[in-house]
Amino acid sequence: MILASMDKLFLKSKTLMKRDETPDVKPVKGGEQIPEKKSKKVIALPVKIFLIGFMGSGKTHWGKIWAKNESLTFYDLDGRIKKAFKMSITEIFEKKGEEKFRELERYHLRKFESKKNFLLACGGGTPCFSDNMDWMKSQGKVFYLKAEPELLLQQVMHETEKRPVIKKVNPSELLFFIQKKLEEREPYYSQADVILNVDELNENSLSLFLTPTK
Ligand SMILES: Nc1ncnc2c1ncn2[C@@H]1O[C@H](COP(=O)(O)OP(=O)(O)O)[C@@H](O)[C@H]1O
Ligand SMILES: O=C(O)C1=C[C@@H](OP(=O)(O)O)[C@@H](O)[C@H](O)C1
Ligand SMILES: [Mg+2]
Repeated sequence: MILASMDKLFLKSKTLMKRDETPDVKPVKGGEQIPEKKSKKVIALPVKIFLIGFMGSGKTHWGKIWAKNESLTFYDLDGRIKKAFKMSITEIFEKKGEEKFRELERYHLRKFESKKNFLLACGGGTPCFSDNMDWMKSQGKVFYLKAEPELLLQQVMHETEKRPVIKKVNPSELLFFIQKKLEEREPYYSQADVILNVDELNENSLSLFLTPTK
């Protein structure tokens, strides 16, 4: 499997994918249309997929599903940091500070240079610090899961304990906080190679961008 004629595809994909819309580069081999129903895909070229987006956009949720579907190895950057540092993300923030967390995040992200054929669910802040975004784009393809603040609120409101950036925000001000933070981060997120609207995702959303080689 290779990323389907990436140059052309990613030019188009800067805009949001609409429901039922498929990329204008369809899976082709030697100019022939490949049947939609494929047998197990074989990865022929190194593929590095990075999922970015605001907290609660579903990077971890969809990342696991898509990696399984595409036979890619799934990683979660927060998970790697937790495991290596033997502390929860909240504990790292509280005991060592955000600056230390961003240092760890940058360090563990760079460890993916030597890996291939993976899908990495990043943290919400990953592309917004250091030169992480440029680095990810130099390594592979970056997919932004774009969501409205109202949906993000719904998906994080019961999980603020494990998200130190919003943990201490008064629930009545959380929507406003998300709106402002999202606005700040959008210039980074929007540099992604592909922007996907989370309202329109399903288990095949990533697969549309991949094509079998044989
Ligand atoms: N499409 C979805 N359907 C059901 N639950 C979802 C969906 N997307 C996200 N969630 C839930 O919303 C919460 C936040 O999603 P998560 O994947 O952890 O976001 P992120 O990793 O981007 O911060 C989790 O409880 C997750 O299970
Ligand atoms: O947005 C952020 O700055 C953060 C998002 C979190 O990841 P999720 O986006 O998976 O919640 C985690 O990396 C950390 O709490 C900081
Ligand atoms: Mg996550």
